[in-house]
Amino acid sequence: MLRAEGVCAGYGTGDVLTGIDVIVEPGTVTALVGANGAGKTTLLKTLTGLLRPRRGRVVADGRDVTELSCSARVRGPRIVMVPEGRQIFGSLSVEENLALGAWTGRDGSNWDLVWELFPALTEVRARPAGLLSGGQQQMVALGRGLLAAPRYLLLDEPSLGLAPLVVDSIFERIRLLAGTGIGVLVVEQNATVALAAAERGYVVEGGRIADEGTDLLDKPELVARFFGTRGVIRGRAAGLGGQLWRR
Ligand SMILES: Nc1ncnc2c1ncn2[C@@H]1O[C@H](COP(=O)(O)OP(=O)(O)OP(=O)(O)O)[C@@H](O)[C@H]1O
Repeated sequence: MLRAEGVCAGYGTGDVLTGIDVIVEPGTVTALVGANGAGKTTLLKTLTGLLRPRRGRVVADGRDVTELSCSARVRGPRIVMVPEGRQIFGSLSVEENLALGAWTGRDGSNWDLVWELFPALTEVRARPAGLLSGGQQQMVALGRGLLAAPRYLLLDEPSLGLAPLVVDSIFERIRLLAGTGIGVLVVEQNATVALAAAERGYVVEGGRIADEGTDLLDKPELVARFFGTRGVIRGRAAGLGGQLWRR
C-alpha cells in the first residue's frame, strides 16, 4: 500500500499540509475531496516527489520513499501522476502523446489495455491531440499514465471542465483501472462523483483530514457542506451508482 504518514508540507515559509495521513490500497479507488486551495494537489506532489515534506514520510509497499526523486518513484514503487489540466501536447498525435508515458520501458501489454479501455482513441490515434474533445484528451492523459506501468496512479481533478456524462464515463474507466490491481488516488472538487466511485474517501480542509471513511456520502451534513441541500439528493443518487460499480 501507499501511505502518507503525518505529512507536513508547504511552499516558502508557509505550511499547507499540517499532518496528513492517507492510505491507498492496490486494486481500489481512494477519493480525496475538498474545496479549492485545501491542499489536495500539494499532497499529490509530496506523494510523487515533486515536493519534499517538512515532516512525516511517504511509504510505498513498506519502503520509505520520502527521499526518492519523482523519476525514482516511477521506476521503483511505480507511483505515477496524471496532472490537473491533462497537459497534453496539442501538436503531437494521440499515439505520440501516449508513447511519452512509456519511458520506463515497462509498457508491454499496457498498450493493449489502453486501446481496450479507451476504444475511442483507436480511431483518432494519428490525429493531433489538440484537436480532440476534453473527454478524449483526458483519456489520453489516463492512457499515458497507464503506459508508465503504475502500481499507484494519482489523478488530479480528472473531471475538470468535462460534461457530466463524460465525467461518468471517465470514472467508469477509473474503476476498471483499479480492477487491474492499480491503487488509484483521485483528487476531486467534484466530491459526489469521486466518493461514489471510491471504496474509501478523505475530506481535506485547511491542510488536514477533516473526515474519512467508506460511507462519506451517507453523511448528509458533509455533502451539504460542499453542495448545499441539492447536493445531498445528488449525493444519494451518486452513492447508489457507486454501489453498482463495486464488485
Ligand atoms: N507553488 C506554490 N507556491 C506557493 N503557494 C502555493 C503553490 N502551489 C499551491 N500553493 C498554495 O497552497 C495552497 C493549497 O494549494 P493546492 O493546489 O494544494 O490546493 P488544492 O486543494 O489542490 O486546490 P485546487 O483545486 O485549487 O488545486 C493554496 O493556498 C495555494 O495557493
